[in-house]
Amino acid sequence: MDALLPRPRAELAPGAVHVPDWLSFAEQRDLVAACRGFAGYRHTRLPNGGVMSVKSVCLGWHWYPYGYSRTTGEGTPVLPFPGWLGDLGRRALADAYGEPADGYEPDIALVNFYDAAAKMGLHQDKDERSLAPVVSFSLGDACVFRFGNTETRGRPYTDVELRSGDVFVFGGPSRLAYHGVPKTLPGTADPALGLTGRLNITLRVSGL
Ligand SMILES: O=C(O)CCC(=O)C(=O)O
Ligand SMILES: [Fe+2]
Repeated sequence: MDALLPRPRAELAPGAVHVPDWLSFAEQRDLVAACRGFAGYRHTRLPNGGVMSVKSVCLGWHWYPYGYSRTTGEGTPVLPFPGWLGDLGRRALADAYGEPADGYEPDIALVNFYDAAAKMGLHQDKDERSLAPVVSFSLGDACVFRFGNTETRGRPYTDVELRSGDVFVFGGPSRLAYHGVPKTLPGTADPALGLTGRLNITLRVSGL
């Protein structure tokens, strides 16, 4: 069973680090429960007329294509960014980079829910004014995560499988790399997690 083999930490590009199995199962369960408690998951409408297939909710600042606001699309206040999530982000960043991350103060979380059909096209996370690293947590179904280059949506890119409990950090020279989720792998989540589909949480620093 390859699911039981340890997967090594991998630096895909300078500043882009995959830390497999970083969250304990209990932490994964707690995060899933926290995500269940966030109200307001919506499909985001894009200016080009498209609608994103993921359902998202934001903490701290509301992301809209292409900027951040203090109110949601419905005009209601944005859910607060919880202190414990910042602590988790600092721990994850310190482990990914192997150096203290005490100064890392994320104030945005984007929580994305992927059903079996959802995906995310290649994009840059560039609506933040800060170039501090993005810290990503994956829960539930595994996915193919495509991590590319800072110049184009095309090659070269690397596909990595992100599984429940994995952390992925991109900062430094990789902070503005194109990335996306071509597909999830439905049915791969541990049933004991109680999540059908995939959740991804990205922490960011707004610089706002
Ligand atoms: O779901 C993922 O792993 C990536 C999500 C992402 O790129 C984003 O929310 O900007
Ligand atoms: Fe992104």
